[in-house]
Amino acid sequence: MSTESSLFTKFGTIDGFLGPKMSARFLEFALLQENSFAPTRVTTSSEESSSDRSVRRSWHYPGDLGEIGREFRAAISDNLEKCFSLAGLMPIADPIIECDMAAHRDGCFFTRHIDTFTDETRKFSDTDRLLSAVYYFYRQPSGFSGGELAIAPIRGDAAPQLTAPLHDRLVVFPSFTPHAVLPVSIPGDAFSNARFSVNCWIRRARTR
Ligand SMILES: O=C(O)CCC(=O)C(=O)O
Ligand SMILES: [Fe+2]
Repeated sequence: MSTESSLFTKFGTIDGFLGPKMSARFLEFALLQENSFAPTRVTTSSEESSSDRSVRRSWHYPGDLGEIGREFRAAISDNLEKCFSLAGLMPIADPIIECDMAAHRDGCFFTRHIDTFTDETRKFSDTDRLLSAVYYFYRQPSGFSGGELAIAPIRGDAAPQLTAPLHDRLVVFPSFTPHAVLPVSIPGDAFSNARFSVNCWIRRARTR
């Protein structure tokens, strides 16, 4: 048994991140695009894109988020210093903001992982992920249960710290923080009851 105390990275939330009007537009967009959502794939050491359903089960919107994507990136840019500070990281110059819209439906989950590319997966990208930000939105009242973000310690064996995926909440953490999405339960599995999110990564271009 470890005698060392566990150590967590800093992480934090911003509630009411986009406000009622913009969060309603995100929900409207997601519901209109139901037929475009596709199973999410993961990057492994051997493949840039693979689908291992024991690691991750979720859906994502593969298209361009267009105007709402621009508005989301603008909201992140406006809050960048705060986001870096909540995650205990130094802000960087010239951040690149990557966004992906996801839907967690009945039975979806994501096992413990880090978002940072490792030595084995860095070869697939010429930028590095530093800060992870996840924005949650869904129909009120919530039609799902579970789906908490579980942040694990970077040292020690303490139980993960859970963040509820509340509507219009942004959660930020360093991309090297181990984290998981706990299983989502949606009786009847209506798409309109999904736990929607925009996954966002602040990336830095690599100089070496
Ligand atoms: O949906 C979440 O709460 C986190 C998703 C996640 O960890 C990821 O997409 O890398
Ligand atoms: Fe992640």
